[in-house]
Amino acid sequence: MAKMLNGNEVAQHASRDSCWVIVSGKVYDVTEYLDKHPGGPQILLQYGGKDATAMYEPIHPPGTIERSLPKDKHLGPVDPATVSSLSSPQVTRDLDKTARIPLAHCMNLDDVEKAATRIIPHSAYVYFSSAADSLGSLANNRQDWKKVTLRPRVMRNVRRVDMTRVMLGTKSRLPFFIAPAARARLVHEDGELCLARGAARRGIPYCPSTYSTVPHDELMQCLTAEKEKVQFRNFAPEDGGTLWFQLYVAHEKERTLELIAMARDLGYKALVITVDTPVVGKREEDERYRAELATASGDNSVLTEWYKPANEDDENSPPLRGHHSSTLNWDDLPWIREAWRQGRQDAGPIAIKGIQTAEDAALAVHGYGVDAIYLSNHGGRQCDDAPSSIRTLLEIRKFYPELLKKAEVYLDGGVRRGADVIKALCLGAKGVALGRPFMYSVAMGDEGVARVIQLLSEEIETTMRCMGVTSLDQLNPSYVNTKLLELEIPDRLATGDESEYGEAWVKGLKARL
Ligand code: HEM
Ligand SMILES: Cc1cc2nc3c(=O)[nH]c(=O)nc-3n(C[C@H](O)[C@H](O)[C@H](O)COP(=O)(O)O)c2cc1C
Repeated sequence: MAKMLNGNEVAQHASRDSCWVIVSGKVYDVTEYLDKHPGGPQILLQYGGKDATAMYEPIHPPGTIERSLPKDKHLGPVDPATVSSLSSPQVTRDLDKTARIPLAHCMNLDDVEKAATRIIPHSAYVYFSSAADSLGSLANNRQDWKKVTLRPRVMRNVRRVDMTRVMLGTKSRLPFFIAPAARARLVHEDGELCLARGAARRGIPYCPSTYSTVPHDELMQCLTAEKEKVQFRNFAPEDGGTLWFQLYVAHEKERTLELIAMARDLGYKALVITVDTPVVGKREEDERYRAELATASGDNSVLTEWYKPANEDDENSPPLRGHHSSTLNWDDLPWIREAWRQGRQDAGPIAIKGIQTAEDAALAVHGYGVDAIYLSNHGGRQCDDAPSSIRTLLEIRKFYPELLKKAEVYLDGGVRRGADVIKALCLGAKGVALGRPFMYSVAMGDEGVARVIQLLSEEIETTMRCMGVTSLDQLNPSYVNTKLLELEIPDRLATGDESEYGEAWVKGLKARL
């Protein structure tokens, strides 16, 4: 058994030459890991010689240390009596924390966000709210919903409405699901469990992130246990609350295969592959916050040391901000699909998340036969000035309308109102997803999550009645006016080679399929 270390000894190792950290009562030597750490070396140096548990736990998925640090860097337990509770550097900026807002006073999803920002730690607010560069795509996400208007029909009997939808093979009570977003434990100790319970109780899908801070097996156990307590009319036991697995393709193929096998064996019903993150976007609020933390602890290396690639001479070393695979390309799809299906006919569907153009939608569906495409710019967190997903959907309708019959289309980004959901469905989306509203709702635990689902559900129901429809299948493009946004859609696809993705190209592909 490893010998018990003394906190005073650990405290000596707080420099680049030797850096140890304490996590959950155990000491780790991270000296050689400093430049490989996706969160950067500075944060590790700030916690060098100290207990980093409170900072570490809500950020890292379980098993991160076990997977990433060689065994000989696990130095052993530390005597808790010898570890002083050193305060970690704090940075706070003036959020409006004047008064708490009770959940019962939240009448829409923006209210829930406002209520959450009054109670969550600043670090969580920064992580949830941040977006890339000039916040261009973040702005597009909200503005473009308003450029599409509804065309309500009147004088119809709308006493009863049906909001159910089959999405990726499972019947859902509502036409939306919980988008993947990591680190829910930043705001609630149950973290992602609140979302799994909400999905089970309200009968909708939840797609946890690869980086869920609650292990994926616990999420599945939680969902299964909760589902046993609810029964929805006209729903089979396998319908209602469902888990899909969001996959970030890792640098190492082995790790990706391991994740896929885990999700399949645990009974996750669909594989959602995120493809818009060859690098993590330049999220300036995140980076500013980390710089402020560093400066607060006397580390001024931000101007000289930060964001250097780990090893410029090694071509296998990840590029700047390269947390996930930066080599992922269309030719990887077959092995990913094979790993998911394992030769089984009944394996769940595969969706590609992060499609932002009509060309890539066509490639995914016509070229690679994916079951579903998920239009998303990652909540504006990746490429600055990327299109909103409703714009990409209009582009698809214009250039490749047949895609909508061949594959299921989902989208997310700035969806905050029932009317937004209805607009997307009118234009052919099968369902929509929400990221931030659910993350903020977790700050208020199970009740917060239930409130978001309830508010959105009520808005969809009311909008349907006002529109004169009683079932989602009745929605079609005649219920929306898209003229304003259409004006901004290109007349033709300028791909360099005009024929490359044009009709002839699709026809050629179709002939070969
Ligand atoms: C001891 C071994 C550690 C390992 C193996 C490790 C590993 C990782 C990994 C794999 C990520 C990427 C996860 C993601 O993108 O969601 C990450 C991110 C991060 N880590 Fe660690 N970590 C360690 C210790 C720590 C400690 C002690 C702290 C702070 C006290 C820390 C702070 C962070 C932060 C702030 C990020 C987020 C970076 C971002 O948002 O871009 N890590 N770490
Ligand atoms: C805090 C946060 C964490 C996220 N983490 C992930 C993730 O782990 N995997 C992923 O595919 N997308 C992730 N996303 C993107 C969401 O899945 C989704 O595309 C986006 O939040 C939708 O925009 P919205 O927040 O305006 O609803 C994250 C988004 C946020 C805000």
